[in-house]
Amino acid sequence: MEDVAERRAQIVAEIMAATGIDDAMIARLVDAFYARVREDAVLGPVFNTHVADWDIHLAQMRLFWSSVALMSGRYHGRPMPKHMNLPVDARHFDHWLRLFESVAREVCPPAAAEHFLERARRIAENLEYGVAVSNGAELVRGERFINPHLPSPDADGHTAQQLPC
Ligand code: HEM
Repeated sequence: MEDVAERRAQIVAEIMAATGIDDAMIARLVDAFYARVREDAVLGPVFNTHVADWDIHLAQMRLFWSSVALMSGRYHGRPMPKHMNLPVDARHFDHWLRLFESVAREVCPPAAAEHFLERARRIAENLEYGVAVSNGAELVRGERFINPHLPSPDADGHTAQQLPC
């Protein structure tokens, strides 16, 4: 048991040394990102309708990013069910990723920003797939999920990027 904890601590320390990511950077990123999300015309209404307590959400998101970015094992939630019934599709996920990239590049040094972005893109792809399945869509590999029942969320005319096969 101690071996597992020691090994985990070693992995966390290695990632911290390679990327410069630590708890303080994760907190700055999470707080800055969700401050932008709450004011965002596309994402703000979705989050403000579904997040009952922002302090709890931010605390969970810091633990989530600690687990994802540092492999710390500190997050024990299940993100997929929380997204499956949200009124979102590929356009919202692309918008989320553009906002996350812009904040990550503002708040983090380049190696850390890349580390977060690589993981965010992979998780967003999985969440989008889960949302598609829960809406009864059958996607072929690389296909994005567009929900025809949702109004186009972007006033700036962005369309969803096709994923590489
Ligand atoms: C279309 C984009 C997204 C929207 C609109 C969205 C919205 C939300 C909302 C409203 C919640 C709270 C749900 C609740 O507490 O019942 C939530 C939770 C969560 N989101 Fe997202 N999300 C999006 C994308 C992402 C992405 C790309 C990630 C990860 C990279 C992510 C990670 C999480 C996690 C981990 C939770 C659960 C936190 C917990 O355990 O309480 N979300 N999201």
